[in-house]
Amino acid sequence: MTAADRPTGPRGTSAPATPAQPSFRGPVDSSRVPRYAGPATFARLPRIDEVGGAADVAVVGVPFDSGVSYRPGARFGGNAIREASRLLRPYNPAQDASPFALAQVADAGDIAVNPFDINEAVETVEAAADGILGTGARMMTLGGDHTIALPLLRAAARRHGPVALLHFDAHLDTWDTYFGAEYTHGTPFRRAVEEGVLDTSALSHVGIRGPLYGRKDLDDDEKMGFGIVTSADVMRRGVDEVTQQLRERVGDRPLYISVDIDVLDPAHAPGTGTPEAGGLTSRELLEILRGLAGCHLVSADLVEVAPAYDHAEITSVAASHTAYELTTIMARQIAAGRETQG
Ligand SMILES: N=C(N)NCCCC(=O)O
Ligand SMILES: [Zn+2]
Ligand SMILES: [Zn+2]
Repeated sequence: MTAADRPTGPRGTSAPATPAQPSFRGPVDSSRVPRYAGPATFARLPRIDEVGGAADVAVVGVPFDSGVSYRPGARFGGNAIREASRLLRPYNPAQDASPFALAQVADAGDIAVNPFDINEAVETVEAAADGILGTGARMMTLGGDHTIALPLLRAAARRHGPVALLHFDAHLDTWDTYFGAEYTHGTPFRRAVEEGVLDTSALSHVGIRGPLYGRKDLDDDEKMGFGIVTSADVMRRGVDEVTQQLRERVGDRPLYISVDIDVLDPAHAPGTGTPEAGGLTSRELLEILRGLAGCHLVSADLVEVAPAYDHAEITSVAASHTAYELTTIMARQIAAGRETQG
C-alpha cells in the first residue's frame, strides 16, 4: 500500500494504525533493586507526588483504630500491608492483566486522623476522600478499622450517587451504637443506610458467621435491604454460584467493595481485632473478587488488619493480594473505558 492508498481521517490526515497507548510509571523493578530495599509503598508503586500528584487509582492509608470494640492495632494495618506487598509482581495471571501498565496506580500516603476524637476523624477521612475522588481517581483505601467505611461511602456517594455495596466480613456491622457511640467499627453500614448513601436495592454481606446479640440483628439488617451470603453458603454453594449471584445483584451500578480481613478464617488471617472461627479461605475470597471483574468498581477499602496479632505476615500477605485483585479490577475498567471513548 502506498501513502496515497492509506485510509484517511475526516480532515484528510492519515489515520494512525493504533491509537497511542498512554504509559504509566509502574513498580520498582525487583530484578534490579532488591524488593526488601527502601521505604515501602503499596506494590512498590510510585508515590503520588512522583507522578505529578494525580493518579487513576490512589492507594491511601488510614491509620485509625479508635472505633474498635475489642483488640486495637488496626492503625498499623496499612503499613503492614504495604510491607507485605513488596512481593507482588506486575502481571496478574488470574485476571490476565498488568494492572499498573493499564492505569496509573500510585501510593497517596496516609490520611492523618485524630486518634482521640472519632467524630473529627470521620470528618477528616470524608474531606480527604472528597479531595481524592474529586481529581477523578478511584480509591483503594487501606485501614484502619471499619469505622472509616462510613466517611468513604459518603464521599463515594457524593460523586456517584448512592452506591451498591459488597461487604466482605464475618460481622454485619449494621449495629446501632456501642456505649452510645454512633461511629464505631460495628456500625458504619447502619449509618450509611440512614444517611441514604447506599443503593438499598444492591447490598450484600459476604462471609457472615458467628454469634450475634439476638435474632433482631438479622431482622434489622434485612429491613435495611441487605442480603446475606454466609461463610457456610460459600462452602456449600461454591465460589462460582455465589459470585454469579453477587454480580446479578450489583448489575452495572457504581459499586463500593468493603473488605474486612476478618472475613477470612483466623487460620488465614489471625492478625485482626475481632476474629471469628469458620471463615473463608484466602483462595475463596480472591476467587470471588476475581469473578467480579467488569463490575463498575468506583472505590474499595480493606480494613481491620492488626499486625500485632499476625504471624509470619499471614494476614498482611492475604490483604496485599486482596488489594491487588481490587486494584486490578479498577485498572482494567479504566483501560476499557479509555478504549470505548477512543
Ligand atoms: N468490624 C469488625 N471487625 N467488628 C465488629 C464487631 C463489633 C462487635 O464487637 O460486636
Ligand atoms: Zn469484621
Ligand atoms: Zn467489619
